[in-house]
Amino acid sequence: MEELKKEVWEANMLLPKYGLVTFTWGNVSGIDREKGLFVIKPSGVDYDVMKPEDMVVMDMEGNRVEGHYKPSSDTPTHLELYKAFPEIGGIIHTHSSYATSWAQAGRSIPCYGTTHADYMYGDIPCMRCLNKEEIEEAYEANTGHLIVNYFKESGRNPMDVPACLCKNHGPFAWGKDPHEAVHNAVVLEEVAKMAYRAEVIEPRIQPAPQELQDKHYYRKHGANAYYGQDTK
Ligand SMILES: O=C(CO)[C@@H](O)[C@H](O)COP(=O)(O)O
Repeated sequence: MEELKKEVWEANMLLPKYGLVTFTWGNVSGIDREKGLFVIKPSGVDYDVMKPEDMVVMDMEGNRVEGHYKPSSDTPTHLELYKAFPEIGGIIHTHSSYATSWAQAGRSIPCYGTTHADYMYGDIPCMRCLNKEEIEEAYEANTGHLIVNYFKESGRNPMDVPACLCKNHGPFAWGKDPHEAVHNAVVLEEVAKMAYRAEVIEPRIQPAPQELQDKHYYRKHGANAYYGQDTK
């Protein structure tokens, strides 16, 4: 697990490097599916002093099996996504300002151009805010359930749109490994910024033509992309 701890630590170090977080916000994890264990950032530890050996090792029941710090507060959300989607190898949560602004507004990010289409097929969905019971019962786990249920009910492939927004909270992104998850979080923030500015420039803006979205996504990802019925 030392190798995975180092990989997850390196991925977490990219959050401040790419300006995706301030202070101790956000977190990245990575999973070893053969061992049935995943590694996540420790809760509340400053990135400036964080070391690979500070990473926390968790099992698939949510128990800490190794580590001298508490695991990230968002660990239950990561766990639900790992359990539901076996193709996911790394997950990131940030408070990057443009994506978080769309999340706070409760809006999905439409695909307005090829930069978006190259990475995310269709709109980047925003999950509803959890209700009082869900918040009080288990906010982070229920956030994970909400994301999982969205993809299962919509039929959208989470690897075709490897990110989502959680209303009144912020973005989650994922990938085949922790570094790809970080890459997708950086793309998400850039796409969120471009989309906001495009709407300011032209409030009547419409999503990019479907054939342009298809061309760009298929060119990059092949024909496994599925475009769910829920997207306009
Ligand atoms: O979303 C939140 C808090 O709103 C968390 O992601 C914090 O931003 C980071 O918490 P830890 O990973 O340090 O527990």
